[in-house]
Amino acid sequence: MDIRNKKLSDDEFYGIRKEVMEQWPTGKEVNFEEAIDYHKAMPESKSFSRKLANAKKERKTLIQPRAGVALIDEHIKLLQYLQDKGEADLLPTTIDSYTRQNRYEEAEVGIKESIHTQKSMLNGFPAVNHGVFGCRSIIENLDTPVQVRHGTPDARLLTEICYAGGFTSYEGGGISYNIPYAKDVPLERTIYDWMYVDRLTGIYEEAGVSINREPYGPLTGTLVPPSMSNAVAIIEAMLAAEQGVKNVTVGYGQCGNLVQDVAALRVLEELTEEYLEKYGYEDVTVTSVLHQWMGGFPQDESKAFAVISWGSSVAALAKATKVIVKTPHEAMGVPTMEANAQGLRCTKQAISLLADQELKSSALELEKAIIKGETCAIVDKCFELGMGDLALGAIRAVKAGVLDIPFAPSKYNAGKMLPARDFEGAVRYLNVANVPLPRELKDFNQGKIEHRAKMEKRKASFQMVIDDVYAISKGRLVGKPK
Ligand SMILES: CC[C@H]1O[C@@H](n2cnc3c(N)ncnc32)[C@H](O)[C@@H]1O
Repeated sequence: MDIRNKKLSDDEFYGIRKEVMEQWPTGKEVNFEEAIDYHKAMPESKSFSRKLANAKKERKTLIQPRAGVALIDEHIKLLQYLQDKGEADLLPTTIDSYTRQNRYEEAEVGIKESIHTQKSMLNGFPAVNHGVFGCRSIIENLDTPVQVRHGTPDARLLTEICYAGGFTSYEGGGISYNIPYAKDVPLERTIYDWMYVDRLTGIYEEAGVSINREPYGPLTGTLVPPSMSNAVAIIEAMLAAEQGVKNVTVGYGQCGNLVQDVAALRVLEELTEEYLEKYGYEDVTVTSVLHQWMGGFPQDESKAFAVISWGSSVAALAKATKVIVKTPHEAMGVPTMEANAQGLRCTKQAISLLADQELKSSALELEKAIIKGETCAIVDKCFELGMGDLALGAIRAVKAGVLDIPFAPSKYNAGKMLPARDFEGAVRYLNVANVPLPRELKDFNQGKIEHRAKMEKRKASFQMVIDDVYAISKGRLVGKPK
């Protein structure tokens, strides 16, 4: 398949659409013109894009949970509770794992079992099976804008149904929902399928309905160097802009060192705007999202609240437009609505205490310069590999290990680059492998790792990576030698 980063033509898009709509019976419920009218009849207060744009202007950090259950009435009850008792500024609809794999038959069984047992037998909301009108009943019973959150390599039908169903924001991307989520799906496939998603978003935008897109920032959420996740987010934002997306939220998963995390988020938003501008996408509104700690969580709920507060502080000090909130049930699985609301209120309290403060220091400026230099080196190499075409470049960059996501399940990921924490817990490159860092940045990373080795009286080695992966379960950030 010959991929090019070019806006899909109408013939191409509508040709694909015919096949997409046949993938499940509810595809027949989608009527584009009617959907546009439906969106235009919605109050502006339900527009995700608008709420994010206002928050950016007011330098506010909005709070948003993850949440999704199998049946419509229960999902409405859950989201109303998170809106009213959780004080959520933005709401999600987390999609179940079967739907994410296009296994709608099994999602249907899960719905039936949930009705029978009166318990959610799915780990999220099966939006394709519930269809356009099932989705609309969610939207019509809430006052807050709602976003679709998932992990779907082929999300084309899900997008059609969710957009027609009134959702006004959509997470994911052709790299970020492939490499960390799939074992054996070629990048060409998902980058092309996500061009469809972004082209559909552009068509809604051109019809006067703005829908926000959010590449999935954290990737594997395990020791991903900030410049690596930033590079993927920037690339996906640019691929989306080529298809006509005008409102994008770039994301980052908290890594643990406060200065590095604040620096990473600030650089991410600034660099996304710079690259969009540089490549001629002038009118895109860029916002940012901090994902609270994506690593292992303590079982003890009081300790879990400490982790949630810590992530909230990073979001506030980084002036993130939005923060995705964890819950005190994170170590157990899908949270109860009460626990989910507790995570939200804990986050809101921490953010309001820090709302008038901003982190400023020379260490922050240095970290921003480091992350900016590394991120630009990776993104620019992708352009070079694609001879100016970013889609082609991204595909080649993954093959070459220029884009290399640690601990990713995808067999297409090189998995050669090795990250480890430095003595202060910042994530550094232990072994850059084929990540194209300039000499002085390679040396900077090496110096930080050597400093840790010296302080811990051991050699820099893979053992540090193993220690860092297990550290959290021992309540620590940096994995100290035994
Ligand atoms: C990206 C992984 C994150 O999504 C969270 N998650 C996945 N499904 C749900 C769900 N149905 N409700 C609440 N949180 C959820 C999970 O706890 C983890 O923090």
